[in-house]
Amino acid sequence: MWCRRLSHLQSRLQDLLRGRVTCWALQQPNFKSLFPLAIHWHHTASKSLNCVWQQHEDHFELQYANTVMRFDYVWLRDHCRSASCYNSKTHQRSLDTASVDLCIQPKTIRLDETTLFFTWPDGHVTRYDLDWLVKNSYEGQKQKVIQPRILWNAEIYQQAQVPSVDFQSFLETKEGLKNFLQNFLLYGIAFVENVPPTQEHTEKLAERISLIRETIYGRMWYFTSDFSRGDTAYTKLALDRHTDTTYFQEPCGIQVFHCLKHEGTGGRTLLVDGFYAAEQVLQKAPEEFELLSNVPLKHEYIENVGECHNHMIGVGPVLNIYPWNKELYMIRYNNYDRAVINTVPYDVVHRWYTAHRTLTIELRKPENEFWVKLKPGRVLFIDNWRVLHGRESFTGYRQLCGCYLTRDDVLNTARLLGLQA
Ligand SMILES: C[N+](C)(C)CCCC[C@H](N)C(=O)O
Ligand SMILES: O=C(O)CCC(=O)C(=O)O
Ligand SMILES: [Fe+2]
Repeated sequence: MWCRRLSHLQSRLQDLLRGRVTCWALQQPNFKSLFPLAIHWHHTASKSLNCVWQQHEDHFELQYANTVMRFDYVWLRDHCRSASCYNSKTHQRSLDTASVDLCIQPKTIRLDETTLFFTWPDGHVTRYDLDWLVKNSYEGQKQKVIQPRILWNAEIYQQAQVPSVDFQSFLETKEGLKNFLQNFLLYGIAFVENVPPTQEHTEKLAERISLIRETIYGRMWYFTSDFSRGDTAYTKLALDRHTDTTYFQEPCGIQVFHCLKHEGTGGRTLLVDGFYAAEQVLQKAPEEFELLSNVPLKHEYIENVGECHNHMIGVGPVLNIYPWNKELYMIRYNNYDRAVINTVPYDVVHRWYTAHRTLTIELRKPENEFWVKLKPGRVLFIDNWRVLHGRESFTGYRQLCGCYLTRDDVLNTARLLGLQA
């Protein structure tokens, strides 16, 4: 009995998710369904505006600016920008969404110039500017990317001749900072030159664009190959391309590296655009791209060295995409730190390994590798959600300092400077 009821509820839920049932009340036979609304298109008085709209029983349809848009009535009520529903000083909603009848329909709809007026059953009036609707509709959003980027391999990046920004202009001018951030957003890496080779100056740089993300490695970190921590980063060994902190639920957004000293050989830094490689996978094997974006895995950091005891676990797929436009926003790739896979059945796991191989082959193509020797005075910022880094083995004494930044705060700075982020 209990089970039957549950499965009934489940199938109702599925119906609802598929949009088969508009609302529960409409399930009952009623006069509305016997005499459906006469559907006709409303055209605007002025032909040049090129706007037509239709009031359907369960949604509002609008054609404007070459876009066909469909709006749910609860959505239209919920986004009302009237003074009683929305606080325009704080940009916060005052309306209690839970108080909106889920079967709400407007009593009347009227277009005046470029403003649509919805009058609701209780008399409340909501007004929408047509351009606001285009900008904020699902259909309008779907055509746009959240983050414009230039995907690169070594040749594309070198041909682009992306200029580095000078320490002084980065710290003291708005243009310097803006140029730096624009390049960083487009390419996922950027350099600042002529930085005094100290931890304090590196910290100053970081604080110019973001809050520093303190982690188990500290706020600003400073490391050599002394194995003071239980991770191969603290050795002289080569490190294959990877992203850092894959074992956090939210991997660190940005990594800052400043090599303060190196007396020895080797130790070059490797950079690979993970989004360029993922794009190749999407072109060549879309089903593998999809698998890499659907199968969640764990990454893990277990440390028991000296006084340091840590056990971190982060869960998520290798490729993270926005579901509405399939835009890639984060790659989690670290074969050293990938944990035991126990969340995937054997047949899927085999397909996952195949897809992972395809991605790895792309990531390892020599033409995708950009090698650079970090030197005192030249600070490198890496988008750790996009660009993989690695290093060549080295000899001698090498000191690296840097920090992680919170992604939200870097993007915040970029948006305040007028950049799309
Ligand atoms: C950068 N710093 C030396 C502080 C930490 C290095 C962390 C290394 C770790 N395997 C990871 O990939 O996350
Ligand atoms: O030593 C290096 O150049 C980088 C090591 C590394 O991958 C890291 O610290 O995250
Ligand atoms: Fe790393």
